[in-house]
Amino acid sequence: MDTPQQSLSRLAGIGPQSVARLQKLGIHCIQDLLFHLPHRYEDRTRIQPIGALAPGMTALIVGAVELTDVLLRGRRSLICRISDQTGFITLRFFHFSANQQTQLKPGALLCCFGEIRHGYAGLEIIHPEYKVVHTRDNLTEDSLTPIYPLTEGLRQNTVRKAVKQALALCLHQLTDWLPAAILHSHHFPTLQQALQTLHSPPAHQSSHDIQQSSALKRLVFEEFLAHHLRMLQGKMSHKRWQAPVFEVDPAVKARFLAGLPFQLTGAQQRVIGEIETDCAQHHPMLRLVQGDVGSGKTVVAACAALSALSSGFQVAVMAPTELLAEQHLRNFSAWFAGFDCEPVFLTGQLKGKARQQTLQSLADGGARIAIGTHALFQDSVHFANLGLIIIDEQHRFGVHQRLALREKSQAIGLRPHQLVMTATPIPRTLAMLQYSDLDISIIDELPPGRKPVTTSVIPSERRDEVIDRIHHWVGQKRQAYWVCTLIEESEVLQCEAAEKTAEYLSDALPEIRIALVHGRMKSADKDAVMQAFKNHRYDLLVATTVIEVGVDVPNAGLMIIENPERLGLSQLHQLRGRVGRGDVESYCLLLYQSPLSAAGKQRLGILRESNDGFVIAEKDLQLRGPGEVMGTRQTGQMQFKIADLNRDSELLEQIPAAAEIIYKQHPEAVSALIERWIGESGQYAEV
Ligand SMILES: Nc1ncnc2c1ncn2[C@@H]1O[C@H](COP(=O)(O)OP(=O)(O)OP(=O)(O)O)[C@@H](O)[C@H]1O
Repeated sequence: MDTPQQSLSRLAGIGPQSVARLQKLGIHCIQDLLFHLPHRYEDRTRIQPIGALAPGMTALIVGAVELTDVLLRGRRSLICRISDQTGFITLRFFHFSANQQTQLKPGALLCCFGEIRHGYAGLEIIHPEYKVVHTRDNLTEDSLTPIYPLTEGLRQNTVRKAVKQALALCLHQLTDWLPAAILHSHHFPTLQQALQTLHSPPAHQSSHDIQQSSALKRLVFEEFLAHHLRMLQGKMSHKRWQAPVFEVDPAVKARFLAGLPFQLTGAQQRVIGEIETDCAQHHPMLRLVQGDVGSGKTVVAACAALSALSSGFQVAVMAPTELLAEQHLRNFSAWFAGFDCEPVFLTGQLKGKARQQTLQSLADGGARIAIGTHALFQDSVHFANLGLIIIDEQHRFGVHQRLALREKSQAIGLRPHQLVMTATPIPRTLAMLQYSDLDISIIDELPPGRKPVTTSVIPSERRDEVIDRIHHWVGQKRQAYWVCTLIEESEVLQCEAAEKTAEYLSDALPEIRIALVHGRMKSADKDAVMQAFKNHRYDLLVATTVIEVGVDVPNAGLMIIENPERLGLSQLHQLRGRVGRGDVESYCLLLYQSPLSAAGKQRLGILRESNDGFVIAEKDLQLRGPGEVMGTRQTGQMQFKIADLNRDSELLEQIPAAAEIIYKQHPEAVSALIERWIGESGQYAEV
């Protein structure tokens, strides 16, 4: 009996060459072919009257040749005018043979298919598909003609014929893993109906209708579901590991909190509670803390670290940049000063003996807290008893880096708890797809006394006014940032731009102490400049986007961002989050390059209107679409076979509930769906 898993060579017309070409498209068996959906359709189900044609239409027409001629003026071409009772149209061929010229003789009846466009003398079709016919009968198809994605050497007709056979042989054998209740509540067709419809849609439907059809939505739903289930499966398998159990000593915690220069907000306390509850279990925590810029994530991380430390385990804190790692080092060193656990610092810059000593102290357990960059997960780093991993700014690390660090506590046979912190609020719908392997906590409250940053959108012609404003501001003993952005990812160009701007500003503001920081400076120099700025030895810091994260100078309350139109809204919000960290008024001036498009104005307007990162992220999502927003994240980028985030994101809302039903009531469907849509190994390593 034929099965969906059977080789493609079973199909008539599919020889070894076609098999190899189909494999390039990821099609290895008959089932794969059934899930290889057309990316568009052509309507050859009816013959259009020539008089009803309009530019942009793709149409099947039948007409008699009136005249054929070779034009020598302009680009040499063969033209052929055909007509029916309703009108005429020109067919134009730039490549043609003598044979073609004779074939298209006046009086011949042609059946043509192609895209209609405006030509020199009315409507025309360039290089139509055509054949000479004798009658107008039997020229149409019963259903829309599918156009499949191809690879070099593979022909539409080969795929069409193969799919037709596959449908006949194996469609009825595919298992529909969506339970009837889900099909019913979403008004979805069965898997068989959906695939049949998409491979040969009924006549009189447009490609647009099919994009919106319940047949396609059903399959997209299934694909989203498979990805969600894959992440849930990862989470469940992670939870099966044993983890160290933390016990928080109330006296130690009270002493720690008393040493802080502020009181925790309600949201901070709640999130710390959630973390402590997780870490008191025998199974590893996997939690994402989302907090808006300046919401105080660092101290939440420090409290988590305290639970690990007071339970006798080591902590690793990993940041995406040295600047941010250094800032964490300063904070942790200050907060843990009386706790006998001086953090060690590990970045790629640390070399030689100092590095050896650091590695040794982590391996023998002498060092209790390690703070650093991705250097922390290099093979040479071993921990004596790592109990907690804190990763800041999740989206900059790949999932794999996250996993590598986790392996580092194999020595004690336990899996460490993981806390991931991000300042980039992720819209709920996207979080569902991207982070369903993590539990999520949200710090939705800013420390008291924070005033919203007043944001203005200013054209660069008014640069002089902005410079006056800096002059006045610095006169009040306050500090400011000037951020240079460039669209190119090139750090060299960014640094050059920042250097030029710093020179220009030094000329314009000779009385002001200006410092420069950019990504190509040595880390020690960068650190020295930042530290000096923090100590108010400079008034104005000219910087590239390196200051996006990690900079915390409450006295700096004015930020100018040059060419803000080149950055995403979330990135701008991050940058702006460097000001407004104290309790005095602060300002952000978005100095754009004119002319700015209406869409650009609208985007920057959102920042002027809102200071809430979650609102901004949602608006960004609405404006740019989920495809773009997800595309900019480096982690968990998913390759969908048929889903299109921009078209289908409204389905995402319903995925978690469906996933839960399947997980609980139809566990056998979980792996089957994952295998069908993601492949056996899945896209993600085991989480
Ligand atoms: N409860 C609080 N009350 C007052 N100040 C606080 C509180 N919590 C944190 N802070 C201070 O707020 C500032 C911002 O905190 P932190 O740097 O942890 O923010 P963050 O959430 O990491 O923000 P970002 O992502 O923008 O770096 C710091 O100066 C910190 O000391």
